[in-house]
Order: sequence, then structure tokens, then C-alpha cells
Amino acid sequence: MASKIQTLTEEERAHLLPMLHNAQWVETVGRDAIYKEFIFKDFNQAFGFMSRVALQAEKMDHHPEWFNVYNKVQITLSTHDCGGLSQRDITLATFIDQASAM
Ligand SMILES: C[C@H](O)[C@H](O)[C@H]1CNC2=NC(N)=NC(=O)C2=N1
Repeated sequence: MASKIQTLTEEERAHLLPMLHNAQWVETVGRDAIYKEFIFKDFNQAFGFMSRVALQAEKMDHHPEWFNVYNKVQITLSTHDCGGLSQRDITLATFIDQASAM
């Protein structure tokens, strides 16, 4: 059986979280998750971004918690299967940042 997904170790966090902070991701209060808000020119741009993220999320079997109104997309990433931040969240956050810059 494949080993269960693990939350990030303290060592991994010390290395990865400063990089995420530089990219404007913040740690959520009261929960082991990261959060970022994206503002686009209009709904079309926002939904194009969401479409790119959705296809990647499905490929990874790792899905964002998100909220969209018009040009604004708020995203929280956490791994439900381990109850906190895992490497999958970091990988998806990196993809999301790239997708937002397209
Ligand atoms: C059964 C399915 O593989 C799991 O529920 C996947 C789906 N997408 C997921 N997305 C996120 N963000 N965390 C998970 O733990 C997760 N688990």
C-alpha cells in the first residue's frame, strides 16, 4: 500500500514558507493552510485562470478551496487527507502562481 501523505516537517516549512510568503501566500489563522487572493482585469480573466487551475487540480487529484466574485479569486490550500499542509499544496501553489501570470 502506498504510504499516507504527510504534513510538511518543521525543516521543510522553514525552507518552503519563506518562499511562499515572498509570493504573497499567507498562513491561515487557526488552521494549517495557506491563502492568497488574486485580482484580475475582469471575470473572463479570472475564470480563464480558474479553468487552468481546475484542469491541473484534477490531474493532481488535489483540489483548491476557492471563492470567486467577478474578478476576484480567493484560494485556500490544505491537504484534507493529512489534515494540514503537504508537499501537494506547495506544488499546486507554484502552479497557481504560474497560471495567474499567463
Ligand atoms: C479521494 C480523493 O483522492 C481525495 O479526497 C483527494 C481529492 N482532492 C483533495 N484535495 C485536497 N486539497 N486535499 C485532499 O486531501 C484531497 N484528497
